[in-house]
Amino acid sequence: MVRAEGLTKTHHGEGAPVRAVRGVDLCVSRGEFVAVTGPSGAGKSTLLHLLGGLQKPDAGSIRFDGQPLDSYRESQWAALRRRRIGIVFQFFNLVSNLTVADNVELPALLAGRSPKQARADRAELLAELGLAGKERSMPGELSGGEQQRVALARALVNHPDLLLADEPAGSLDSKGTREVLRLLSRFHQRGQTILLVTHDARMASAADRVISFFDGRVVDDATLDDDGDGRPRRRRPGGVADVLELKD
Ligand SMILES: Nc1ncnc2c1ncn2[C@@H]1O[C@H](COP(=O)(O)OP(=O)(O)OP(=O)(O)O)[C@@H](O)[C@H]1O
Repeated sequence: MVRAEGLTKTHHGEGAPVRAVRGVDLCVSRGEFVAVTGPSGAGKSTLLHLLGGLQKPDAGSIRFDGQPLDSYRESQWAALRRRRIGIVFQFFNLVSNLTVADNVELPALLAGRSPKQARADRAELLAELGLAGKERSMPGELSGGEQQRVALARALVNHPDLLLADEPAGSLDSKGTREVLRLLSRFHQRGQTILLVTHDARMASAADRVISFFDGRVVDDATLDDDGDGRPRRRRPGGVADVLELKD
């Protein structure tokens, strides 16, 4: 469904430029649950932002169902992103002066769906996520775990092809973490394609494929084997030891 080739991104901030993503090739198939894991600063969030169209790569290409993203006009790409990609962030990023219901309905309305349809999908998702009765609450009145469930409902309201999750339990306690994991697994079992960025091994182990990222590169890519021996099947050999040998 998503194919990235030679993805490269350098950040130009206050100090020296940071080469956050260095020539990454990556393919995510429909229905996969992929975790991207690695140490802080490895470039995981930058990769997710590139795949979600929140940042533009300096080089390389991303195809969505075979169509290169740079072939879309900006407005077409924004519309595609709204309909087909849902994103959840570590700090929820809810609109603080909108109710829970409005936060969830907003992306549906922006995607051109009718208010009736937006309301129906919002009601179904909030019920599914255990938030029925919280529709009129403001985000600040909810616990962190509840806010993340609202953010999940908002990301899923347009039935996206791809759900991107950037450290979705990063600011939650262990109960909230378990809850997010359970929900991601449940949506995956129903066919949702998920790419999860996390440095938490417990979160990563919920995925059926784990990509290890180090210093802007993929150093390992392992899928849970389906031949029943329980051992991971590696798509590429590797490990951090290998990448230490790599030259810039
Ligand atoms: N907007 C930015 N401007 C400058 N440098 C940035 C910017 N965003 C990220 N970086 C730098 O790029 C590198 C990769 O950052 P990124 O957030 O992608 O890593 P990460 O693996 O997600 O880390 P973490 O797990 O700590 O969130 C880091 O060195 C970071 O400081």
